[in-house]
Amino acid sequence: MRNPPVNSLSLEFLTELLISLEKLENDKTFHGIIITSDCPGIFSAGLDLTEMCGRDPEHYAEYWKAVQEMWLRFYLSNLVVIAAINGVSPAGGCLLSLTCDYRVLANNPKYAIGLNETLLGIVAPFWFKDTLVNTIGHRSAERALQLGLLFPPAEALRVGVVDQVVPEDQVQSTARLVMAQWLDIPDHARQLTKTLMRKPTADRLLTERDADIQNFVRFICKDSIQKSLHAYLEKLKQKKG
Ligand SMILES: CC/C=C\C/C=C\C/C=C\CC/C=C/CC(=O)SCCNC(=O)CCNC(=O)[C@H](O)C(C)(C)COP(=O)(O)OP(=O)(O)OC[C@H]1O[C@@H](n2cnc3c(N)ncnc32)[C@H](O)[C@@H]1OP(=O)(O)O
Repeated sequence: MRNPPVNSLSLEFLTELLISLEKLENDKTFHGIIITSDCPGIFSAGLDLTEMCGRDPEHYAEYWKAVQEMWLRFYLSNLVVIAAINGVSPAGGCLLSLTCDYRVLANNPKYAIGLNETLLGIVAPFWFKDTLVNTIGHRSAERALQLGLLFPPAEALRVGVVDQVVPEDQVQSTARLVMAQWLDIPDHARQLTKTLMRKPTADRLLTERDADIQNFVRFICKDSIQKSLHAYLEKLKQKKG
């Protein structure tokens, strides 16, 4: 991913990601992809806050549809998808990595990962929650979501948000080793098993997709939510000085 400075998932970047995924899926010589970041120290800052602030309801609806599409397409991809997480990965960045089949995280105490939405005064939607529950179990997910926990590497491994923590200079090579192991499995059997495991979760969003968009638009348009998001963005900007 190369969307400097922080790989935020803007509408444009989400569209590019989806086009890239589709191209790779349609090219039958590809069987797996590794998602990693070209922005030093940042895997992805998550959803682009500027897409959710000070825009009109039509824009929010279009943006949310793209976020849903990203999740559905990556979560259900027939390719083996591995996240080589070489930086901090909050909220939507964590969600993207949770859609993958396997997560390798660099062992750097600055690289926290988690769904921290509550810290911004917003609520992780049910499909973010379901993806986390499917990964780390109900109790750990409940605690992580309510507290908006961002896990440093050792904690992330302990709770199961990531599958492996390795020295920073070994993230890519480890992801490639893991990929080789996954590609050794007969592809049709692996793909069907993935679908079996994930389809019920994806179906829940597919059947409630329009209602979910309406919910998001209603929620994000609230004055109190807009104020929280503006304040959070301002805090990020002021951090610099
Ligand atoms: C009852 C309700 C029922 C249902 C609910 C219905 C719907 C649900 C509603 C809402 C859900 C919405 C879900 C959202 C999920 C998300 O992903 S929200 C985004 C969360 N992301 C973050 O909290 C990360 C914020 N960023 C940071 O912490 C830091 O920037 C980071 C550690 C990533 C990097 O730090 P650093 O290297 O120091 O860089 P800067 O902080 O200086 O940032 C550089 C510039 O980038 C801008 N920026 C950072 N993050 C974002 C972002 N996510 N979006 C847009 N822009 C971002 C930052 O402002 C700087 O800009 P500047 O250079 O100052 O112009």
